[in-house]
Formats: sequence, C-alpha cells, structure tokens
Amino acid sequence: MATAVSAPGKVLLAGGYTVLDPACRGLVLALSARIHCVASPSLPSPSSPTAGRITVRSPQFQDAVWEYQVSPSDIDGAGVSVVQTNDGDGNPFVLTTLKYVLSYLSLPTPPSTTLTILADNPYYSQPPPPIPRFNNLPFPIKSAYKTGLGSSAALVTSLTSCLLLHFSPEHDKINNNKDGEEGGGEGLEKHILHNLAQTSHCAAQGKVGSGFDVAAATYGSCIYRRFPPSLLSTIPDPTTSPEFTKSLKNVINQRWETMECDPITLPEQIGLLMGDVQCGSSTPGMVKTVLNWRSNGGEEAEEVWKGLNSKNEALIAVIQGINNNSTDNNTSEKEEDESLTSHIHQIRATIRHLSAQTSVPIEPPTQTALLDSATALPGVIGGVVPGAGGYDAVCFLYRKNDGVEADLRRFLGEWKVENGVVKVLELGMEGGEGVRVEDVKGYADVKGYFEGVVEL
Ligand SMILES: Nc1ncnc2c1ncn2[C@@H]1O[C@H](COP(=O)(O)OP(=O)(O)OP(=O)(O)O)[C@@H](O)[C@H]1O
Ligand SMILES: C[C@@](O)(CCOP(=O)(O)O)CC(=O)O
Repeated sequence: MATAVSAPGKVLLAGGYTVLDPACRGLVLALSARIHCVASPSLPSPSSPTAGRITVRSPQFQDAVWEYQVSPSDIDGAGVSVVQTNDGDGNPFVLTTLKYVLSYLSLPTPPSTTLTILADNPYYSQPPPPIPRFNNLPFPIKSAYKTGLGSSAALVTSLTSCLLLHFSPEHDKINNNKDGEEGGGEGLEKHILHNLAQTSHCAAQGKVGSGFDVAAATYGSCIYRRFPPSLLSTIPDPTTSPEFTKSLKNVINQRWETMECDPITLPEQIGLLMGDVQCGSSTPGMVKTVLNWRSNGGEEAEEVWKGLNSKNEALIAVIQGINNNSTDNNTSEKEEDESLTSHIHQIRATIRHLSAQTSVPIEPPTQTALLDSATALPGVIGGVVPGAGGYDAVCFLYRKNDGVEADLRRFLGEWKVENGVVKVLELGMEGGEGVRVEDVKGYADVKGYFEGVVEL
C-alpha cells in the first residue's frame, strides 16, 4: 500500500528577522504550492538487500535519486545508521529526515521502500506557460532558481509525515483536531509531526532558523511565535551519542508550550499575488549581519527592533479586526484598505531604516520602486519584500474588485528586472489545513514519475 502526503509552502508577510526573537510574532501565510511525498514498497532488486533499503527520488530534476542503506547503530542508543550508497550529490534534508524519523520510530531495518517527491511548479523559476503539473526541469536541483517559498521546509514536513504514517501501522491519518483539544480524535498528532519536522529541518540546515516555515507547512497560515531555541540544543549528536534516541523522543513527545501558531487568514475580499523577481538572495548571510547589528547596537538598535515588532503587531491586529467585523458594515472597504495600506507603509519604512543601519538589502531600492509603483494602482493595497527580503520575490495584497488582479498582473509582466520581467507565481493563500494526506489515485496523470515501485 502506498502512502501520500503533501505540505504547503509559505510567505512571511510580516516579521522578517524579528520572528527569530521568541518575544516577537510573525504573520506567515501558507500557500497552495505544495511538496508531495509518496511512499511505496520498492520493486525487488537482485543487487540490493530487501530490508533497510530506502530510495528517494525527485524525478522532476536531473540526477535526483538518493539510495540509502539503513541499519542499527554500533552504539546502543545512538541514531539509526543511514548511509547513502549511490554516487553523486547528497541531499542533507532527505538524509537528516530519514535518520531522525527512523530513530524516533526505532526502526533500524525498514522494509525496502521508495519515496517519490513531487514539487508544485511555483517553488522554482519556470519557463513560460503552458507547463504541465510537476513540470520537469532539465537540470539538478542545485541549479534551479528558488522563489523563496520554503521548499526545504515543505519537503521535510511532507517526508516526515509520510514516513511516520507509512511505517506506523496504528495510524493511517493525521489528527486535524487542534493540538491539545480534549477528546482529541484519531490519527497521528500534529504536534509530533511538527516537532520532528522542525528538529530534522534545523539539524539539516546546520542552524536554528525561527521555524515559521515548518510551522506553516504543518499547521497552515498562522501568527507564529518561535519555540525556545535551547530546546533543540539538548539533543546530542545522532551518530556518536548513546543518549540521542532517548533525548530525541523526549523533545519530540513534549508540547512546546511557548511556541504559538494561532490560525489567521486574509480577509475574504483581499487577494494575495506573488511575483518572482528571478534574482535570488543569500538568507544566512543577511540574518547573521542583522543579528550582529542588534547584539552590538545598544539601545538604538533595540528601539528599532521593538518599533518594527509593534508595527507588525499593529498590522496583525488590523487584519484580525477586519476578519472579526466582516459582518458589520460600520467600516467601509475604503477605510479598511487605507488602514492596511498605511500599516504596510509603516512596516516598510522601518525595514528600510533597518536596511540602511545594517547595509543589508532587505528592501533594496529596486524593490522599493516596484512596490511603490504597484501600490499606486487602483485596488492594490500594498506590497512587501517578504521574509528575509532581498531579491527573491515580492508579495502584494489587493482588493478583489473587478479588474484589479488583471491590472496588477499586467503591470508586473511589464516591470523590468535584471533577468527579464516579474513573473507572477501561480498560487494562492491557504487557510489552516497545513500538512494533509493525499489520495494516491491523484497522481495517475504523472505515473511516469513513479519508477521502481510495486504499485501506486
Ligand atoms: N523537489 C525537491 N526534491 C528534493 N529536495 C529538494 C527539493 N526542493 C528542495 N529540496 C532541498 O531543499 C534545498 C533548498 O533549501 P533552502 O532552504 O535553500 O531553500 P528554500 O527552503 O526553498 O528557501 P527559503 O527558505 O528561502 O524559502 C535543496 O538544496 C534540496 O536539498
Ligand atoms: C530572516 C528570517 O526571519 C526570515 C527568512 O524568511 P525567508 O526564508 O526569506 O522567507 C529568518 C527566519 O525567521 O528563520
């Protein structure tokens, strides 16, 4: 029997950098661009042993097959051993997730299994339409231009969930009840999926990001407050420590009480449009510089940081206010739009100040020109350079009135950037669904991608 799961991508509309601080919250929207993972028994192979052989394939890309042999560790209590057996580049996100999930399950010799990964098109810059679903890109993953939608977080979350469901005979679904609710319902609890995906993702990245991307991949759109970073530093080295498995299970099975992921959506009449500016940025370097500036900047830096956080909170409050008042007519659409526009402007002004203070191009001048010109179009409420900022993508909010989206698309299609024009990413906002189980029949149109498996 095959198991299929998908998890959504993200856009951090407000809270870039400040969300790294557990005292601050960020506004993250889950996107309809998903990464799918399908686990199926592998076809028997005369050259490999049947137990402990895991093959991971990402068939949209060149040379994207990773074969692993899984076996018990020589050290009692250490993580299971997962060794790549084929040549070529490794994939740290896949390897670490396998190691952590199989150790959590205490499964050192899983049955021979193939995991097929399929990513929706908006994660990477694409040729002009029409293109098929799960378009094939004729190069390795490392040569793909990412659009900043959190491919690694969606991948790790769907792979974690797929492995847990496929190898846990007691669960065939995900429990969608809110974590911690009394009388909780059946299925694999989301906080276990989340904690395990978050831990694997941080370990694979080699740094602890705020984790808003894994939270959105698991729980959907939310107002996010980071877990305490010290939580993960208690987990010792998986290869050498006899305490690894015990410590991992302990961290995964507890509730991460101070982390918050409160559901939120954009008001119904407000649309989201994202554009790929096709240049790319290096997030880790930008984060390091901003955090150093904060550590060394004394009271002045602290004031900017707090000011930015309170402006982010104010935007969140306006969105929640519009959502709560949607049935009373006291506030006109015009007033709502003006309030949103003004709050977005204030956040951007503080971000530009932060950019100037740190010399980090969070909202570089070329993006300022693009955002300001687009915001001047009728019905366009405002736009931001999301997340870490830079040159990956832009994100706009607009009123869903006749013609507004079409005008904005036309405008972006004519706006010149270094490598051409801004390309609209074909995606929308999702609500609070997050990671979900998929029907394997839904992949019938892309059967050719599923090599080496017994059945779909
Ligand atoms: N379709 C895929 N199949 C297998 N691995 C993938 C796939 N997409 C992404 N990855 C893994 O994720 C890595 C990219 O992760 P990275 O964190 O750099 O990007 P991202 O999560 O998309 O970016 P951002 O955090 O800026 O949104 C790739 O190098 C690869 O290891
Ligand atoms: C700068 C930061 O706050 C946001 C990065 O966002 P993105 O990956 O650029 O969407 C880092 C983080 O939260 O992990």
